Amino acid sequence: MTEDRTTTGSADTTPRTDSDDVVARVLANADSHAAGYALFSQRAQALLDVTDASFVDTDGEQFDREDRASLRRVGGLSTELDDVTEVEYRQLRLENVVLIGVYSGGSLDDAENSLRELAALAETAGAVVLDGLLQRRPHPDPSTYLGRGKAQELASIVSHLGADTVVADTELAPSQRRALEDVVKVKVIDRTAVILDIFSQHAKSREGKAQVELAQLEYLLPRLRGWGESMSRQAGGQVGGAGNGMGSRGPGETKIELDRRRIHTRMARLRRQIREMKPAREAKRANRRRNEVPSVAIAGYTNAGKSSLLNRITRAGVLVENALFATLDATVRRSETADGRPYTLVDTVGFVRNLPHQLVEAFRSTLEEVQDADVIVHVVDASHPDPAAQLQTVRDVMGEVGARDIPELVVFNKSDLVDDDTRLVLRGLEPGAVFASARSGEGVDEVLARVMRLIPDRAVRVELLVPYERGEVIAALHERGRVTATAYTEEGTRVTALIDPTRLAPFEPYRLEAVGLS
Ligand SMILES: Nc1nc2c(ncn2[C@@H]2O[C@H](COP(=O)(O)OP(=O)(O)OP(=O)(O)O)[C@@H](O)[C@H]2O)c(=O)[nH]1
Ligand SMILES: [Mg+2]
Repeated sequence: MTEDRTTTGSADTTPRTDSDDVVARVLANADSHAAGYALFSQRAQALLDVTDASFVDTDGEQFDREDRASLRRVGGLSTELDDVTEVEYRQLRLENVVLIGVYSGGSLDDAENSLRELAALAETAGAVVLDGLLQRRPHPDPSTYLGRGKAQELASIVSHLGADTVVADTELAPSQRRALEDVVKVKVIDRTAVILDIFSQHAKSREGKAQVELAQLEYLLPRLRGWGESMSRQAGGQVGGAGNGMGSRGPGETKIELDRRRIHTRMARLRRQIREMKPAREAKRANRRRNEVPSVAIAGYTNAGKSSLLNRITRAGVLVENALFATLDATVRRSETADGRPYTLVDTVGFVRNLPHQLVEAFRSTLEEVQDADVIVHVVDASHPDPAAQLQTVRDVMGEVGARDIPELVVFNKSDLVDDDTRLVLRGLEPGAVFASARSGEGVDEVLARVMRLIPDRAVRVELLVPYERGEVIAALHERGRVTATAYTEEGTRVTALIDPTRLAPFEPYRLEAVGLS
């Protein structure tokens, strides 16, 4: 596969570069591997580094306050920051993280679920979650996100656990991030940065990579202000002052302006590339439509088990990972219904709540597969604490991309993990749903049967006259269509059959004229 990427001198994947130029590194990395920077070191490595077995099985339960003590762990490598103003995109080994969130009245459950999801996201990105803290307050503190006192408390927890990163459950203002870093003395990032990082690690197609890099740059752009301020302070320059050369390019130009221009240039190029990729993708889709092979899209919340279910169905060996966003680009497989009609199965990117707005476009480009589908298999993790919210999140987005009217089959996956009471609740939530388990195989046959019924039957009725010496044609017809009547005449066998138009070609020579295609 040829990729028209410009490889730069620093196009290797070593996590540290000599350059302190953040923007250069982001742009260089974007050219070298998946896309953009990586906040976390490799996932596998992160998991191997876990020495205490109790951390391997992080399932969110560790957030219960009373359990917090049992999670204490002496981390080896607390990263001391000497310059906290410039850490956002420095590639640190971010393996030990503490999560923080703020919730207002009455929504503790929701806040906890959100923090669990953030934990899963952080792990997907390659981090080990050491602790999670929630503070109840009407609004995040405008200056330090958590209130001053809690921020101090956080600082001592961070140093006690040896954490090297704090992840906030909402998007932080650049100034909040800096202020909080000043208090806790380690790197602070937000949910958006984590999701961007995962997307960049997983994007596979050229378009996916380009979309993700564009999103990263969009995220980075307003956050340059921080560096810009310190830069201009360093340079002694004052905006609007009589100092060194407002409006003069070159020596008087602040670094921030230069960075901004480079980012804008890069973004323009990416947008152009994405525009150019669109026709190819549309041609591919049009082709599928022309072939009239119905398509079934497997959609649903991230980690619901979409890829696992697809594997069960096709044994296709699609990447399955216990990580959010294991699948970032649509994967298409061919399959066939029990009555012999071909269709395509499309695996899709998982949905997630509070998707960073920069990523909505990247995400939607993968959802085009869903918009084209004839049937949507909506997979829900039956063992998730809040399946109703998952259902809603997915349906909201489906509605936005115009997929609301496509026939939908809800599948409660991971049924091997739920008890009868939960089943009752879920059944009440979604009476038409199928319970299935990609792991045990329960319900998979029913999913297939229901899908078959939902796939539009495009078969046409044909009548053939086949000479007796061409018995193999009759045999092929039985295999590829449904034979509804057979009669033996002097000229040969007369057969009536229902068959998908895409499979008709070999039989054309035997077709009787004037057979109505109803
Ligand atoms: N117990 C159980 N685990 C399952 C089942 N199906 C999937 N899993 C597990 O759930 C995790 C996620 O499965 P995936 O198939 O990658 O989920 P996905 O929906 O494709 O996730 P993304 O592509 O990341 O959005 C994996 O660890 C699977 O082994 C199931 O039926 N039962
Ligand atoms: Mg998947």
